[in-house]
Amino acid sequence: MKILKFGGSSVANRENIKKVFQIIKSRQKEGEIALVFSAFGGVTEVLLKSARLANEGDKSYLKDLKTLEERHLDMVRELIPIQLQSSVLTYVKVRFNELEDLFHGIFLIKECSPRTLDYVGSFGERLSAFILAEALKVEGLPATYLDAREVIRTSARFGNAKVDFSATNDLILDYFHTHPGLKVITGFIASTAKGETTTLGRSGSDYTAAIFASALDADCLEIWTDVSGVLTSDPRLVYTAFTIPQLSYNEAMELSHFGAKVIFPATMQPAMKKDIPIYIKNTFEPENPGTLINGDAPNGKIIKGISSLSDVSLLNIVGGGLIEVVGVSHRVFGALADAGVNVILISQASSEHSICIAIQSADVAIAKEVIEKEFLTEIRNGEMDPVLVVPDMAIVAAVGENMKHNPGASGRMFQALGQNNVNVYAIAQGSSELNISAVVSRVDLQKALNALHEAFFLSDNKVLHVFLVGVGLIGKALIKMIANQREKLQRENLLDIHIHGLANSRFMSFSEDGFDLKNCPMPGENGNDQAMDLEKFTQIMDDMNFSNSVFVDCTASQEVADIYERVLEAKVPIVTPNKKANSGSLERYRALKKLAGKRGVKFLYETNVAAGLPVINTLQDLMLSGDKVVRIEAVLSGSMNYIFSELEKGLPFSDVVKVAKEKGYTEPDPRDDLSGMDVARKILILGREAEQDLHFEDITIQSMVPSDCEKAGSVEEFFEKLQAHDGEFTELLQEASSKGQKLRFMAILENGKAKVGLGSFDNSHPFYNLKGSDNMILFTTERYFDFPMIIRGPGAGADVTAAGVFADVIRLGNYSR
Ligand SMILES: NC(=O)C1=CN([C@@H]2O[C@H](COP(=O)(O)OP(=O)(O)OC[C@H]3O[C@@H](n4cnc5c(N)ncnc54)[C@H](OP(=O)(O)O)[C@@H]3O)[C@@H](O)[C@H]2O)C=CC1
Ligand SMILES: N[C@@H](CC=O)C(=O)O
Repeated sequence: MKILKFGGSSVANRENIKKVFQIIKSRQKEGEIALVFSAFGGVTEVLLKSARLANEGDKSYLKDLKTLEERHLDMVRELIPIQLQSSVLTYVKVRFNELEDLFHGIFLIKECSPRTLDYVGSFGERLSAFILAEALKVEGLPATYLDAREVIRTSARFGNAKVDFSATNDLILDYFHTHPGLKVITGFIASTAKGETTTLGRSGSDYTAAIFASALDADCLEIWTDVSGVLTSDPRLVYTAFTIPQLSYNEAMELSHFGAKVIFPATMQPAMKKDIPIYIKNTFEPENPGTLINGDAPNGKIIKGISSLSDVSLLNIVGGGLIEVVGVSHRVFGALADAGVNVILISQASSEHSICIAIQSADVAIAKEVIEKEFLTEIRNGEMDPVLVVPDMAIVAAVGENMKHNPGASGRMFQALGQNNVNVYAIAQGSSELNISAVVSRVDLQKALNALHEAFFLSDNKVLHVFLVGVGLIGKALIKMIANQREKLQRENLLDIHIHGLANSRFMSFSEDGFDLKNCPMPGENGNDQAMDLEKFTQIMDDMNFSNSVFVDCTASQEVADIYERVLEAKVPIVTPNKKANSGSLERYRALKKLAGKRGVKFLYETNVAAGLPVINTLQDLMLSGDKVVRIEAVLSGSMNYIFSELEKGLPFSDVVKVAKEKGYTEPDPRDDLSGMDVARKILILGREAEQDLHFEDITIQSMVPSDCEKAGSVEEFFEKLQAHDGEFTELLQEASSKGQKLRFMAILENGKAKVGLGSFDNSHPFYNLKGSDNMILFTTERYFDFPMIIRGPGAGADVTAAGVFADVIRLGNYSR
């Protein structure tokens, strides 16, 4: 025997009911079944609301009743052929006449007791099960309507009656022995021994099904609903939540207590006592296996699900007078119990100095009042503080039997929360080790759930949420690269990258779901984009509150570099090709690294030097492994190398600089390159990475910018003025050529001092053969002393630079996995 229970949404309309009938037919072929139905979706709510209206003397209940009646009559007309409708229509009309009389009575005497409400509530299931039984007969199934009030005996605790299992089991068995055929049973309702109608409380129809399953020793209980089983987390908050294939009864109870609404713990008890498997299935996706709940807790994932409660407040009861005083907890919880306040979570430090309690926010005022009244004397004497309320909290709970005797679950949980800057206000874990709960701020709830979900279920998968400032040459190339590589990264690296924020110097735009990167609108291209405001940009990034946010700075702006501290403080890692932060004061360079370390987030800037070439990482590896840099000799400017190599072809200097800009090799203002400033920044950064106390003043720079060009207001004006100096650069070239040498703009760092400027090299030097935008870095170190380590390759340009930035972003995705 299998018991199948269908919830209100499964029988909300004709289309859904047709799906239900198909499921019933296929199950019937497999063996004996019995069916339990809820009221048609939404009916019970309307009935109870109408009763309330009548009680308040509001006659609009009549309209609601009429609408309900029409809905039921329509259902009969839709499910049953006209020639068989008459008796069923009569049944429905008689029930609604009874309801009308009942409501009129409530209206007249303005009294609606729990007992009356139970009677009112019983009509929903009585109507649905009766109509569905008749409709099943039409489908050729031998259905018998069973009003569960005939067989489920309860106490007279109206609204949430207590089942008398001994009487109920006998009545059910007796009924089933004497009534063959397919039973179609009303969910939710029962009766006292005196025949008064009662109801079974929240999720009462599930309970009815479990009561029948238990009495009949059913092979299994199937709960058919509108979701595919119990999910790993709330899918409205965690988009990657998925169905849990199997749960133990205990795990299901813990998960449902903390928010998984699919099944209510009390309803499981009768089935659980007899070890009857419960399947949670989706009426609208019957082929989905759903979730099996039974007595097993198979090995596998350390936790099964992450649940949450969102409307919670904390009460902190603090005071020296609490220490080693027997009975404090008794008084606190006694006062709360007397006031009917349900305590969700308790945490007390072993110092006994404070007790922390989580309760529903709606209960805060009364809870504070009764505790302060209970401890009035202690508060007056200063032995205890007034109760401190922390509002707007939420609880996240990791649930799973495999945590038992299995170290590491709490470590992983709190590491994931900490890494994502989620502050934990209180913690509770029972010795059953089935549930670890943490109280967090409500604004952090979604981030916390996603961080935990990722840490426990998707530790191989990672989603990065990027906020990109600077969508010029490099920023645009980066977006294109991410768009092109996204599927491969998802498939092969289990990494998904979304961009949620974009900005240039004028506009910023945001997308909660992530921009469509294949057709990504630039800031300012959408009518509703906001004016760029850096402070607001970071605020919105904070407010979106994603786990794994990343700030990418693809500008050359000092202003943007100046907000890195704020970003790192918020535990958001930074990836940037912008050299401004690292080439500022030595103190700031060090402070940023320290801050990143302190906040446990990465600050990655491989592209600060030589674009995508692996220069910074290599140098960091050398230093970490204990090497010492003796000398760095390098061509560090792609644009300058391009300019001086192209000059060899006899082209005018100003034209070559223009092409270097067009090719994306120069800085936004090419004077940054020609003046040696860009190279100076790079050698400064290399020196600092080599652990030298290098300041900007330690660098001697030879500028290639003629003094009149320096003063030019705009880049265009600069180019106009530069033409007049083409001859000077041709002469420099000729002089070097006459000695068989080539001009290279280079930097040398040695003995704590650096020099940047033009040099000429013959063919015995590795710089001689550099071409185009090539960079070359020679590291002479204690280990690479006789023959320096050489890194060479294109050191400027949109693609190589964006690829370097992209590699840093991917690196972030690979950390902590
Ligand atoms: N080009 C290359 O080969 C390499 C470049 N880099 C570095 O990459 C960075 C970007 O270079 P590139 O893409 O060529 O520069 P672009 O000039 O092409 O783009 C700069 C972007 O930054 C935006 N921007 C400037 N100031 C601000 C601000 N205050 N707030 C918000 N956005 C701002 C600009 O907006 P708007 O358009 O509105 O001005 C533009 O979108 C630079 O730091 C550069 O040094 C590093 C290695 C190699
Ligand atoms: N303008 C730079 C590119 C970025 O650092 C160069 O020419 O190398």
